[in-house]
Amino acid sequence: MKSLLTFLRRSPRAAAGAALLLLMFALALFAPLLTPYSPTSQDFGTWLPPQAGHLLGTTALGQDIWTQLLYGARLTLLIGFAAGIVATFIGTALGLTAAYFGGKTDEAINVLVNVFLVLPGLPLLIIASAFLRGGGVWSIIIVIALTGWAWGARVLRSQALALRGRDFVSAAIASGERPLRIIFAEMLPNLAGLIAASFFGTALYAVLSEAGLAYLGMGDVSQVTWGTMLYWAGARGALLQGAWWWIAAPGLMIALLGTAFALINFGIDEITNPRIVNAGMGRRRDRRRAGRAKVAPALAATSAPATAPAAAPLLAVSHLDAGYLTPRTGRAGSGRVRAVRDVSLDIAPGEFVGLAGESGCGKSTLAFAATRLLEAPGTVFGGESRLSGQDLLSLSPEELRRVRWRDYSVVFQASMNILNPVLRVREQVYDAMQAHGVKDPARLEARARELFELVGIRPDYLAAYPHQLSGGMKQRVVIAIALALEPKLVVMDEPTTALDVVVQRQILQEIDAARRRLGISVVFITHDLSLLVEMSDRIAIMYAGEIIEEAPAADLYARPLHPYTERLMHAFPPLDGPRERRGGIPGRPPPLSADSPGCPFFDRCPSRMPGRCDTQKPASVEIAPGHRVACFLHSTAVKPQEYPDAAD
Ligand SMILES: Nc1ncnc2c1ncn2[C@@H]1O[C@H](COP(=O)(O)OP(=O)(O)OP(=O)(O)O)[C@@H](O)[C@H]1O
Repeated sequence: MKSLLTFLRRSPRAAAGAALLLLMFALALFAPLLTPYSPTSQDFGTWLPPQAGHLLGTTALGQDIWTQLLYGARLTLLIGFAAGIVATFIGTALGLTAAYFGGKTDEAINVLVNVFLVLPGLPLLIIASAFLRGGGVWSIIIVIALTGWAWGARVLRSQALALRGRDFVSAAIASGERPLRIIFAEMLPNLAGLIAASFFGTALYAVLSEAGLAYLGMGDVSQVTWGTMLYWAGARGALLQGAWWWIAAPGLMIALLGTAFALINFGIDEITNPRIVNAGMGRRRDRRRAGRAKVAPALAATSAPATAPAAAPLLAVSHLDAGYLTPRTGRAGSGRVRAVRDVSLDIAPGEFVGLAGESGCGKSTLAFAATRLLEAPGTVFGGESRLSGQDLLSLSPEELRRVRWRDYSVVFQASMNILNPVLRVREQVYDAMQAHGVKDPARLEARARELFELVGIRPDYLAAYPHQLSGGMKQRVVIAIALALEPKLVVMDEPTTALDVVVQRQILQEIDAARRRLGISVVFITHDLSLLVEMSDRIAIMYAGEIIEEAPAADLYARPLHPYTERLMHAFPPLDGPRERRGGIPGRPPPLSADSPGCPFFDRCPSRMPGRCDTQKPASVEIAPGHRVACFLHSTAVKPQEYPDAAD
């Protein structure tokens, strides 16, 4: 209520519309105080012009027009609001259902909407009201609502379709929220402006339709509404008699009601736009940001493993094959992009594992496939991904909903977009917990505050909207949400790439601190190998869809074995020592839509052995404890050919 008043203060047009509407409600409500007469009493002189005692004159039957106007407001407003509510409810429910479920549901609803849109409104109204004649005011309300919902459904559907594709809705689905909750708690608040506009539009349509029907004699003319007042004025030839006041009074009231609805509609954009609230918070945020930049800490010196790899892995990815099904592109195209090729990787409880490699080598596809988040055209071609022994790839959607967020969570590139722009951050932190059964408000609040402290945000920012936070803060909020249920594993795919280096390092240190405190495992994906060397217990290097080297971080840094790792390491500045010029890696990775019989790095390798490296694939072999590499420079082991059916 308080915020509604604040919004109205900020939108003069909405305020004017609301004032006009309130005035009409007051006239309707206090009618007995504003007139001593009854709207149906015929005790006065006929055709009296406005005068003392009869402010707006009298009708041909000797009724007081001012009294009829006051009492008529009651039914007119009831019809407008009730029909508006019913039609908006039908339109919103159908529009959102069509957009959320898509497919056949969408098609069926769309056909229904189109049928109602092409049917001419007035004849439909007349026919429907003829059928329901004698049913009183409620039959008029139902007729108007049933003929007026389709426009709202069409507009809401198209807007909801756009929302359906937004990251925060995908994230809500991935986090296991139920469809009804996603529709009502995530999507609906974003459509509030549109729904309100649709409501006021339909309410106006209802008032005008009622007036039109009544004027044509199709309404319940025994009742007093502004519409039936027009009907009687027309039927008794008020204009011919020069009794303009009889027509003008209800006509003007209908016009004023329309103006009120239109003004409110104009103001709704301002009312529902969260950017106008709490501008002060943004300023506080800027000051805090500036302060933080000044105290940017030095590089984290603590990269000692938190936990030694245990015997039973928490996550065991084995022989995972995944990629994308694309349209066949002639002779060269196989129709399959094999972005992840026979990848096996174990993550121990509490371990921080870094995954590095050039852009396009399949890191994200591996993260999505292993966590069962790969969406079409992405497909898992084969293999397993077991979390605590349970194969994520064979879980039913319901089983998956239960484990996601509780057993593992995921933070992806630019995942700050998963924050719903019109919900306060607090509600969004609560959401993941509520979807998994935490209901106690005190517990939710205590946990949300604790999480904010954990990721380095002042808990009072829980009351902020996403746009009031900087990019770094939003990313911290997403990380806090990912940690909310203390999952055993958090997969982070370049969660800090969009941020400046100072904020990146701060966030990473906080992730690491949270991991140590909570004992969770982290898989961290980035291009930045130097960052990984600092933070990780173990690092896996990916190239052309394969893990070509894997080792404890310090070992990999001190003794990279694969020529690609060596080059990749050389592409980043060293952690200490004099400044020197760094070179890139000449050449490009091979296309992932084709399979080569040899080492994928052959074309770019400075140490290649033609006749061997290009005809056979090196197998991944453990050269030192925990240090595996797939390169003929270190082992002669050959990997068996694994894609004999590349053409399907
Ligand atoms: N929707 C898609 N359809 C076809 N190919 C795709 C699709 N998405 C990704 N790919 C291909 O899959 C390969 C691996 O992409 P992926 O995003 O997993 O790599 P990445 O190492 O995570 O890259 P980056 O670091 O840039 O995010 C790339 O060659 C890419 O072209």
